[in-house]
Amino acid sequence: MQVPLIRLQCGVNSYEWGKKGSESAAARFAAATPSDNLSIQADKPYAELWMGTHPSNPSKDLTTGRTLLDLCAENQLLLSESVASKYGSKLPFLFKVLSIHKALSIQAHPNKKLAEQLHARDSKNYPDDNHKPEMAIAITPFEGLCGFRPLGEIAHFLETVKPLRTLVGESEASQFVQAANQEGGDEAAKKKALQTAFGGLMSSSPEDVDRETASLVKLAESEGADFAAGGVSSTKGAVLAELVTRLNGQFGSDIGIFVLFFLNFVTLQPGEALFLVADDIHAYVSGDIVECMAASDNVVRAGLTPKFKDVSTLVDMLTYNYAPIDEQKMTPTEYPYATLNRNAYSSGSSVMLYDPPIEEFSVVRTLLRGEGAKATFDPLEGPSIVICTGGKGTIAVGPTKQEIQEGYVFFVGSTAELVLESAVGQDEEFTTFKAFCEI
Ligand SMILES: NNC(=O)[C@@H](O)[C@H](O)[C@H](O)COP(=O)(O)O
Ligand SMILES: [Zn+2]
Repeated sequence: MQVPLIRLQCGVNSYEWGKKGSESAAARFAAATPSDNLSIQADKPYAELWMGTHPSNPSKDLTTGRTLLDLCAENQLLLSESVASKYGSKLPFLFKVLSIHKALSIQAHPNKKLAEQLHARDSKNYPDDNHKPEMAIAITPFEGLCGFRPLGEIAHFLETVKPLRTLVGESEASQFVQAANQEGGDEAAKKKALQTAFGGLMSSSPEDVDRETASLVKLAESEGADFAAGGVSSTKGAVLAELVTRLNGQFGSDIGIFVLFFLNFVTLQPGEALFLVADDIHAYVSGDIVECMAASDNVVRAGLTPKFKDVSTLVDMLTYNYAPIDEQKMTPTEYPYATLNRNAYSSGSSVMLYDPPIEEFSVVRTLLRGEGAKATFDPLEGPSIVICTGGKGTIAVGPTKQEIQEGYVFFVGSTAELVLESAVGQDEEFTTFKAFCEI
């Protein structure tokens, strides 16, 4: 039976934080595929390209116009028996390209149990009953807020940033600092102190937030590198001062600006990645990324957004794990199930695997340099989606071979032997990302 290679037409979501017009990679990639309902408008934000079977924006077979969701429902072998029997006749993952101009919301994604409860209670704001662990891989330099800082860093800010301490509350702040500075000590008590301090911040009145935001911005503008007593080793004062003024410029007075002092500020270079488990707090700030997640669109938000906020749910649901950001970054490894040809080896091509500790997805980034560099992938017992984010070449499954270039997206059915070959010049790169599930 011929395994299909299906060119997809994918939808793009215009959230307010997206980059505008053709500055948005999500828009450029969507526009690379013919579509009668997409014309890129220069002043419109294009935030997310969705690739997959999620019913909110299902990808379509470019040739027939049928949704991938329907095709998988009709022929579960596209997914493989094992994947279909566990996850039903849809992809277990949702694959995206995000193009971020303004900060995303301060958010977390509920675990499976909480997702079922939220979906049952409020299916409009929580459209899925599924968890949403997610991985981000930088296409361009990326900035994000991810996970709580080491407690000593938060204590430093509570002692040096008066507007922050005022909003948290004097007793909550001093209890927190005492718990944070305790050598060793009870982990549960530290997490409780963190939750109390964070909850104190998040329960601030709009009037207090307005007043303290104005004071915070004034301090950031006047103190520069000395802001927050020069900051901490992971985030210097000048960086914090710039972020405070940038976020204030984007959102005006907003409690989310103060969350900056509680969360790790991380920068990723192209190819670097981070993984967020369910209930991990985060907010992406800038850059273009490939993102892969379990099939869900559940977001609990608490700041930096015009969308529906559910602050009490967010404060209650968080893990209150805290750690230096390097523990949240993911280190890719060489993918062992692909063979490079001589051209690819000699030009320094690479096939790297990003393999988070969950079953629903992994991602492989293939970077083929120069003319005729080729990667041949062992057949997978599961479905894949491939997107080209740079350069051009060909993609083949068995006897079927098609052109592929920046923005093109393909579905590759189960048990296909996939071959990618570059058609770029000597010093150029042909880059693809492949999300897949194999259980
Ligand atoms: N961390 N990234 C994600 O979770 C994306 O997949 C979500 O779709 C975005 O967070 C949605 O952000 P807003 O709700 O518009 O602020
Ligand atoms: Zn998220």
